[in-house]
Amino acid sequence: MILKVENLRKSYNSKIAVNDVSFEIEKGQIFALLGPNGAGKTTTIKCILGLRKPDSGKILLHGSYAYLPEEKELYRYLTVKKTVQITSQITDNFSSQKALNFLEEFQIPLDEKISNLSHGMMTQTYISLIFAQDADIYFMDEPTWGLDPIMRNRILELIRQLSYEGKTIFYTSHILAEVEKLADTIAIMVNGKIIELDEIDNIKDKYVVCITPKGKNPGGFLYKSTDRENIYIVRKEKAEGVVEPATFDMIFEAIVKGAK
Ligand SMILES: Nc1ncnc2c1ncn2[C@@H]1O[C@H](COP(=O)(O)OP(=O)(O)OP(=O)(O)O)[C@@H](O)[C@H]1O
Repeated sequence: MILKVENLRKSYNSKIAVNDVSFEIEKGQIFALLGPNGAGKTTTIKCILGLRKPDSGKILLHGSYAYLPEEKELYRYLTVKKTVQITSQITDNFSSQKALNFLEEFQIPLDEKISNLSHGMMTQTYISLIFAQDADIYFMDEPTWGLDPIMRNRILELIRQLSYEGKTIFYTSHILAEVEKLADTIAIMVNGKIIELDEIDNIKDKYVVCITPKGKNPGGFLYKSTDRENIYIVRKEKAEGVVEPATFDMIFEAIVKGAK
């Protein structure tokens, strides 16, 4: 186990952002924290890394980490090259050569000022700095946000590569297709709580679509309602009425709607 979070709670004034969250991540795992806007994903990461003070709970993090924040902002007045130089001076286990290789691959002009880069290019620059670090666990808060589909796929490939090298990945996303392709374990977070946590195949295997007449609730998450029927996503063992297989998209949507 490389990371263990136990009964983590964090509020901002009266808003409960993280509400009794517990999970464990094994070394080499790709763990995705998935949830709608405001679910508490960023706050969870920030508590783990000591950037927010939890109200209560226990966090055990074994090993070194690299962190790609949600706001991928770099010092605007520096050039890309200078940014790499400064990062190498202040970051442990950082390879400037690796960073320069990624920047070349992503076609980021080294002599350009950060302020002149597009949003996506700045993200690519930040990602290059993170991938150039040698860490045990990589925390990436929405690593592919704002990137084009080709670049998104490349980033996912690089994340997978890291896991082949025995590294652990903790990332957040709201892009289901990405998570489905990449993650070993998924935690679905809604309103500060983890509603589902399992391997993706197990999640898909656990739930079915259940079409029942109005007024009957088989005890699952309501997915859709028509004049005559309700469509629920329910755990297999509770299924009744007309039963069909559920896709991961349907399961996620129903859990998010049902938990609100
Ligand atoms: N610094 C803060 N002060 C007050 N409230 C905050 C602060 N940061 C987050 N929150 C609130 O805590 C809740 C969880 O926010 P958080 O950023 O952790 O969610 P998230 O799942 O990362 O969302 P998103 O996917 O939109 O980035 C939200 O209701 C948010 O408004």
